[in-house]
Amino acid sequence: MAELVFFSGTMDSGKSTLALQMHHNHAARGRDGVLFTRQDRAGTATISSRLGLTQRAHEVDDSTDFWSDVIARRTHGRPVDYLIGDEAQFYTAAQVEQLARVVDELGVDVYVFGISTDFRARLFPGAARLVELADRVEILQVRALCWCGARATHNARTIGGTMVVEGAQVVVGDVEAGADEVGYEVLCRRHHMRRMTAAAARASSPSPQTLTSVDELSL
Ligand SMILES: Nc1ncnc2c1ncn2[C@@H]1O[C@H](COP(=O)(O)OP(=O)(O)O)[C@@H](O)[C@H]1O
Ligand SMILES: Cc1cn([C@H]2C[C@H](O)[C@@H](COP(=O)(O)O)O2)c(=O)[nH]c1=O
Repeated sequence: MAELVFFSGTMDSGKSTLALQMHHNHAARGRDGVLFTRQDRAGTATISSRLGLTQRAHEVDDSTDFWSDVIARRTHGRPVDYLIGDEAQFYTAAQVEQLARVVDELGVDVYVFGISTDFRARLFPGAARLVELADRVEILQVRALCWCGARATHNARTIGGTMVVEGAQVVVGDVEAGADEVGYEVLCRRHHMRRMTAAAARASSPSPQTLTSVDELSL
């Protein structure tokens, strides 16, 4: 039975890498798939992994209709066995509903990858609809880590290492950012709620060793 699977993880947890690996494995067994993405850091119509893999993909925008897209491909004699979608947090709720229909009525497997929550720890609309509709939500096995060593579960937006909590929901960026650029840092919930990034922790503690003990004692 075809399924809609949402692979969710923080930024930098290996989602794009897994998306490209899954595509490789399915294609190697003769299955026909179509890759989609929306607003990848590396530019339009690209899925990029920090491990160095990149692949062309179809760019999703507000006018994309996944249902019509798959019907059009099949009408033109092109088989579609599965779809892979990266940066799915940026898809609209209506697009997620189209994906569910593609699974249920056309028997196409749909594997989508994305972060669930934004820099304020609020669900993106596309991710919220995926949590509501997916057959399965898979949490990535590779653990992204907070500076304290705990599992990173949240995405912080930073400017010069300082966490910000105001701004647009969508600002494309990376975990490696210049001092004056908008960047991102993954944190555990405790440090996300305390707005304590690695830079803030360094500034308030003389050494990482002391930091860990003080942190554990006082929080
Ligand atoms: N130089 C490196 N050596 C080994 N692994 C790396 C390196 N750089 C990045 N990675 C791995 O790649 C992961 C990020 O992969 P990526 O697919 O770009 O993440 P996502 O799509 O979730 O943002 C990191 O969590 C880490 O495991
Ligand atoms: C938290 C958060 C992230 N984004 C953007 C930043 C990146 O361009 C992508 C996530 O990409 P990744 O492959 O998972 O690293 O999302 C955003 O626009 N708003 C946010 O709040």
